[in-house]
Amino acid sequence: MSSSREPRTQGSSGALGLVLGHPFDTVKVRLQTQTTYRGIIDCMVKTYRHESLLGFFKGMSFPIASIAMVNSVLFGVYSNTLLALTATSHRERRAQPPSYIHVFIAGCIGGFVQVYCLAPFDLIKVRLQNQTEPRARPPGSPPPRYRGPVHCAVSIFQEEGPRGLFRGAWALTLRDTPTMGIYFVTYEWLCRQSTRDGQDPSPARVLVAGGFAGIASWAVATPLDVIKSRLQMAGLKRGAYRGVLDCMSSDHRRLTYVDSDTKTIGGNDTPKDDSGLSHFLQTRGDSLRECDLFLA
Ligand SMILES: CN(C)C(=N)NCCC[C@H](N)C(=O)O
Repeated sequence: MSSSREPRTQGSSGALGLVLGHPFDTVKVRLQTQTTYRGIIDCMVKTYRHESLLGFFKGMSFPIASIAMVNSVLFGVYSNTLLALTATSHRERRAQPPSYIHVFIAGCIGGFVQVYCLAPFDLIKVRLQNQTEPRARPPGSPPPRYRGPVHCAVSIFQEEGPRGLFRGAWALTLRDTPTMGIYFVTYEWLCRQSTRDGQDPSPARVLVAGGFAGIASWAVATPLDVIKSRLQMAGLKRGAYRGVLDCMSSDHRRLTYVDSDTKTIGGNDTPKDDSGLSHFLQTRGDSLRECDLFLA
């Protein structure tokens, strides 16, 4: 898991996985944060009709640019923590495998540290994924709130301050600290089960073990991933949620989002037509700035 070549390998395989997985990630993020979709298929159909295939790839550039760095931090911290805990190098570890508790602790620390590299990139990704404007905008339609990842980063910095770039970081920490521990323990266990003592696992086994470790860790990570995405979408100043616990216990439907297809607002008090919508926007004022993100 931790030879000197690994961060680079992890970076390029991570980037490939990211391109393949990003369309699904976009659907996941939209379902987590918007109330207007009836389910996965509805979200896919609406996204394709309204934004074409490119809609599924919104917000992908920063994650691609940062994945190598984020993975280097994760695997570097994991490997060095394991080294400190077990006093064995990567080579010695095959003959003298570390205990699962050491693997878990090193994974948790790796997950904890990588959050602070990942958080701003993940925030920008989520905000851009939630912009549902079509590629070719009809003349006169309002521009999207963020023109791209750099504009998004600068706008968040200006509107919400440096802390704004770390919005949702607490939930991300709670999501990634234990689940990266689970990831590495599952990975190690599967490699050890499928490999003779003292031997390195074959590339195919590494792939399968990594895949199952990903499934196990994401199964546990998903509830906090929902909270993280909702906190990231709620701007720091508007105080839609007071924190992780408040977000967990709040009814998400009280937040209002504009559906870009129907121009109606998702939520409990949804106006049904355009005049209802503009009246609603006028009367709700600042609390509805969030809707900018979803207006086509
Ligand atoms: C199992 N877990 C929680 C993880 N693998 N965490 C790191 C994932 C980082 C990735 N770019 C994402 O947020 O999708």
